[in-house]
Amino acid sequence: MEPDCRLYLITPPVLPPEFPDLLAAALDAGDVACLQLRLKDALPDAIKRAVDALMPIAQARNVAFLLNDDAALAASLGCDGAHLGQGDGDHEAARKLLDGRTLGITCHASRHLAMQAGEVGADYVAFGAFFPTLTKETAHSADVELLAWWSEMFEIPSVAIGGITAVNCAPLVQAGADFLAVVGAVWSHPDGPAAGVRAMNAAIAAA
Ligand SMILES: Cc1ncc(COP(=O)(O)OP(=O)(O)O)c(N)n1
Ligand SMILES: Cc1nc(C(=O)O)sc1CCOP(=O)(O)O
Ligand SMILES: [Mg+2]
Repeated sequence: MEPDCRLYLITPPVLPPEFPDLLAAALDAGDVACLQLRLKDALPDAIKRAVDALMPIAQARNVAFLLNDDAALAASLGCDGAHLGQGDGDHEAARKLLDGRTLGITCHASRHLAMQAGEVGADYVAFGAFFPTLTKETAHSADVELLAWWSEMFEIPSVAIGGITAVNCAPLVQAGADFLAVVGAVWSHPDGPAAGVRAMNAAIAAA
């Protein structure tokens, strides 16, 4: 049986040459619901090469493969979906482009943005940042009450993001987050990404 809350993995900002092997080991280490390819500032050609290399690794393990920022590219490359921020184009147009695929939308710490995302037909809403993060400069700070309110009021799954680790994630799980999205907790784990996935899975299960 799948747990109520699952791990949502996002790629590190820069992919080392051995990344396909690291990814396979991480995904083989435990439960990962989806992988988001997040290569900020990479050109479409480089993104296409990364999709070609990494999507089969994820999909062979039943892990959904989402592309960050670009719904049209996600659809044209055959990705399982896309994650869009508030500045990543027209969400209604993206919903049409991603017909039958997953659309996730960043809602920061805003109930209003989340309800708008729901009206557009988002498959999940993402809230953050819950904790300080070294991965990205963040301008918004979310709290567990927001997650609890959302899960009480709406059926659309929520994703929590921002500085989440095995040590601090329990309140987010208890508040009803459906997914925990992480970069550093897995890719910067001192014992390697596979240990990072195991630690996150164990922390979610124990919450
Ligand atoms: C699951 C998830 N949640 C939030 C984000 C952030 O998206 P965005 O606000 O568009 O910022 P960038 O990721 O584009 O820097 C995300 N990528 N994934
Ligand atoms: C990509 C991203 N978006 C955020 C937001 O708050 O919207 S925080 C973030 C970085 C997440 O990386 P880590 O798990 O290493 O903190
Ligand atoms: Mg974005």
